[in-house]
Amino acid sequence: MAKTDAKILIVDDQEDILTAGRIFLKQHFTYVRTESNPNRIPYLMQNEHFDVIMLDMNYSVGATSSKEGFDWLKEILERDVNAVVILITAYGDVEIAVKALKEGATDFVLKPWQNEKLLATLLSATQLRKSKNQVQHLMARQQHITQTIEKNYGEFIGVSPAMQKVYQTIEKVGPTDANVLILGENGTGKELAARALHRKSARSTEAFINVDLGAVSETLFESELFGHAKGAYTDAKEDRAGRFETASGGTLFLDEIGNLTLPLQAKLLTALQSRQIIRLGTNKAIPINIRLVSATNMPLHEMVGQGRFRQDLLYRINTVEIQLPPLRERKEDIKLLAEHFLTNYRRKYQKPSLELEAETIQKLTQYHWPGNIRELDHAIERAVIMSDEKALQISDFGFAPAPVKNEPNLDADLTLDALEKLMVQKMLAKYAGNITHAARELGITRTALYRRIEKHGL
Ligand SMILES: Nc1ncnc2c1ncn2[C@@H]1O[C@H](COP(=O)(O)OP(=O)(O)OP(=O)(O)O)[C@@H](O)[C@H]1O
Repeated sequence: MAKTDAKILIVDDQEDILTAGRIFLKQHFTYVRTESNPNRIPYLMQNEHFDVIMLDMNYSVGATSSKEGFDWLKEILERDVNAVVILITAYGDVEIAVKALKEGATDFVLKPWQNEKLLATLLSATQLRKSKNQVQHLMARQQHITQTIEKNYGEFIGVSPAMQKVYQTIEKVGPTDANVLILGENGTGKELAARALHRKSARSTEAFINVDLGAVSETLFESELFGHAKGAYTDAKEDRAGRFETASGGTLFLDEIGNLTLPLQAKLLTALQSRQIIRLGTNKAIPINIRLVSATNMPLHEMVGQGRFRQDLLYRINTVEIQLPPLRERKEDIKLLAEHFLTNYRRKYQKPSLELEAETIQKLTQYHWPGNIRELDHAIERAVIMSDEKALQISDFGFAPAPVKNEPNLDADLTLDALEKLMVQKMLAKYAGNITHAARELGITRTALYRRIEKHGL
C-alpha cells in the first residue's frame, strides 16, 4: 500500500513507545519523527511542519496529573492554531482525554495501542490537517480576491454637494445594520456605494455577496438565492449553498431589485421576514444573519403605486435610502473623474504624458452622459487607446451616439457587425439607456451588452 504523504511527530518519554510507534508508522507515512524530550517541541515546530503531533500527557517520573501534557498542548496550539494533536493517554484516563478534547486536541489513543486503531486515528487526523490547510489557503485566497475587488471599487471621486451628502449618509449608516436601498441610474456608482457601506460596517471582514437579480432567471431564482440539495432538480448534481447562506455574517447586495417579478418578490420577502431560508429539495430551515443592501435604477416608489412592486417589500429593504445623482447633475465632478480615469489608463497603456486640455474638459462637461460614470470611464479608456497626440482630442472620444433614424435597409450592403451595432443602438434608444432591459430584449447578458457598446463606440 502506498504511504500517506504526511509528517508525524511522536513525543513520549518512554523509548519503547517511540520505537514501536516509529517502526509501525514508518510503514504507512512518509515521515515519522520521534522525540523523548518535550522541551524540544518548540524547536522542532520552528524547523519543521508536522501534520500530526502525537503527545504523551505525563513526562516526570511517577506523574499522572497530565498537567505537563496540557501545558504542551496549549503551547503547540499557540504556535499553530491549525495543529492536529493526538494525545497518548493511559488506559482509564477518560476524563483527562475528554478535557483535552475540549482544550483543542483532535483525538486520543490509549496506551498500549492497537496498531489498526492507531492507524485509523492517524489517517483521519492527517485528512483533517489537509482540510485545515485547504481552508487556510482558501481564506488567504479569498482575502486576496476581496482586496483586488476593493481596489477596483476603490475610492469615491466627487466634490459636488450631492456627493457630499452621499458620503455623509454612508458614514452614518455604514456601521449600523440598517437595510439600505440605493437608487440611481446605471453607472452612477451604486455598487461602489454598497461596497463602501460594507467596508464601514462591523461585518467588513466577512463576505460581500453580490446578486444581479436582473440576470437571475425565474426558474433558478430559489436555487441561486436559497441553495439546493443534490437531486432537487435535474441539474442539481450536489448540495449547494445559496447566496443568502454564503453572505451570512456579511452583507448581501441585491442589485437590480426592481426587476423582480411579483411572485419572486413574495419569495424574497418571506426569507427576509423570517430571517431563514430553506434549501430547495429540503425542509430544514437555516437561520441567516445578513445585512441587506439593495439597488435599482427603477422608480420603486412609483412602481408600488402601479402595483408592480410590493409595498411591504419596499418597507423591508429601505430603512435608509441613498439617491445617487446622475453625472449630468453634478458637472463639477466630471473634470475630477476624467482626470482620475486618465491617470489609471495612462499607466495601463503606457502613455505617461497624455493630458486633458481645458477645451476637451469643457466638451466632456457639456455632454449628458446617459451611462454616467461607467460611460465616462470607458470613454476615457477608449480615447487613451485611440490618441496619437500629447493631449486627448474630443475626436478621440466619439461618444455622441448617432440617433437611429431609419430602419436599416436590409437589401443594402450591411455587414453583420453593422447590423449588430444598429440593433444595440435601437434597443438602447428604446429603453432610454436602461442596460438591463436592452440586454434582456437582445437576449444577451448585461456584460455582453457593455462589451458591444464599447466595441461599437456607442
Ligand atoms: N464617484 C465615483 N468615483 C470613482 N469611480 C466611480 C464613482 N462612481 C462610480 N464609479 C465607477 O464607475 C463604474 C460603475 O459603478 P457601479 O458599478 O458602482 O455603478 P452602478 O450604479 O452599480 O451600475 P449598474 O446600475 O449599471 O449596475 C465602476 O467602475 C465604479 O468604480
